[in-house]
Amino acid sequence: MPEPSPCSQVVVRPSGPLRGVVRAGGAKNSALKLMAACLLAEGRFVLRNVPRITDVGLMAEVLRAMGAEVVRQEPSGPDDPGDLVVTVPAALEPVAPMSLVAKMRASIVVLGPLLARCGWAVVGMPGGDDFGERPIDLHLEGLAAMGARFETAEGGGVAGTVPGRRLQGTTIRLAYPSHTVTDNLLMAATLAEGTTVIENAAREPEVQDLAAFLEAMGAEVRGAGTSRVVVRGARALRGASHRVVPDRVVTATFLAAVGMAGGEVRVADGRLAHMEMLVRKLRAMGLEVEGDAEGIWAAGRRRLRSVDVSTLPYPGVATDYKPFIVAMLSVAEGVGIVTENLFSGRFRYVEELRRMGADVRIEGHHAVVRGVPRLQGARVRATDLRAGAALVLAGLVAEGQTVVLDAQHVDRGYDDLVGKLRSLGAPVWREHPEGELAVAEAGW
Ligand SMILES: CC(=O)N[C@H]1[C@@H](OP(=O)(O)OP(=O)(O)OC[C@H]2O[C@@H](n3ccc(=O)[nH]c3=O)[C@H](O)[C@@H]2O)O[C@H](CO)[C@@H](O)[C@@H]1O
Ligand SMILES: C=C(OP(=O)(O)O)C(=O)O
Repeated sequence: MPEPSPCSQVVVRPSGPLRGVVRAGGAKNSALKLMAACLLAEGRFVLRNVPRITDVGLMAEVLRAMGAEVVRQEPSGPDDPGDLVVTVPAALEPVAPMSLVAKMRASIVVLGPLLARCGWAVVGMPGGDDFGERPIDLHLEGLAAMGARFETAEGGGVAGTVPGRRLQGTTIRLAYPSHTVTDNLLMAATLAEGTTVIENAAREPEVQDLAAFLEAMGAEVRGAGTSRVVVRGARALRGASHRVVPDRVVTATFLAAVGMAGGEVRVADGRLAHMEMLVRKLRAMGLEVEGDAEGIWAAGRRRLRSVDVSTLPYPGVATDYKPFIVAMLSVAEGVGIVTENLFSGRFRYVEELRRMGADVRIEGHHAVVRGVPRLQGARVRATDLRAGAALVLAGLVAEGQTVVLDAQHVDRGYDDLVGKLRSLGAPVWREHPEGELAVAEAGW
């Protein structure tokens, strides 16, 4: 797999109103878990609508390192990224290489499936976006309650074993409804002996998507999408096919873009039911948003009004939307307060927005944003995935030229963000000063 260019950048000029139809594509935060779920069974898996993003490329490498084959099929048309076909052998090497795992938070979700299938596993400490401490204690506690034992692995990370080889179903009450902890335990429970009950489970749509895939593999899961998930363990599962749920964070990115630049845009695969709290806030800001069975339509006809927003676990306003919310508020009328309740350090991009003339003050886990009529173009740095996307949006409403450096972060979670924004009329393009291609553009 080619490495993404370390110094790729996005150049943005002031945009007129955006117009057109765009697709969000499949959700990163589901696709990565579905890929990990393939490890639960020997067989052939076909995953549709898997976005071409670097995290998918990394997860493919993780699976390959364990002995699986991962192949991207030719796309059948412009809206099809090409099926991802994963072939998992009878015998796996349940060791996730530290070098790969360190690059991606979601890699921790291989731990549950590996322990359940192989009875042991070694997984490095997961990396991901740098916005504060992201411990894995709840993953380990939950799997330990099912019988796994852990010690520190050579070179860091965790080595887990299951005495007696098979995890045991039990009732686990999560101290916090963590998304990936719920994913990990849900997957582990499908092969455990007896019934597992996960209380205070995460309710994200991607958890439901994972449960649907596991059911297609032969698992018995009830209550996914509620706070109480019940799984009856099976002796073995089988290969299956599944279409990944559309990405609500990518959808939100386009809604924020139309909120800031104005215009009228349809996100053809957007699901309003998956982002109701955010849409309520967007409407309160003055954006017109309507959803139907096929997608989400939004129109921005006037300058946005400020609102206060707090991030919360689903169905609350997701922390992943927050950089777009801060970017919108930075050009809205009035003062808005954004409170971060999940990741205390998720404000690093604010410094970059300030370089563009945004008036944002951080007080503890609150950002106080006083809207200005227009930002100023500047050279800014993407500190993480959503921060990078938010800076691109800010560039649409900035005087002069904005250059977003370290744009490779954006490729972790966006399949051609720049091309999609350009298709809506935004003057935005990608530059690779060293002439290298980013992985997303190279076909992942
Ligand atoms: C790959 C993936 O799906 N990533 C998403 C997932 O991350 P992720 O699942 O890592 O986020 P969590 O829901 O686990 O984290 C939420 C909170 O729980 C804490 N915590 C988590 C695990 C643990 O073992 N101990 C612990 O204390 C975290 O530090 C944080 O304060 O949900 C986040 C919150 O919606 C999103 O921002 C990420 O995009
Ligand atoms: C924070 C995110 O991802 P991850 O958990 O993979 O770091 C995100 O998708 O915004």
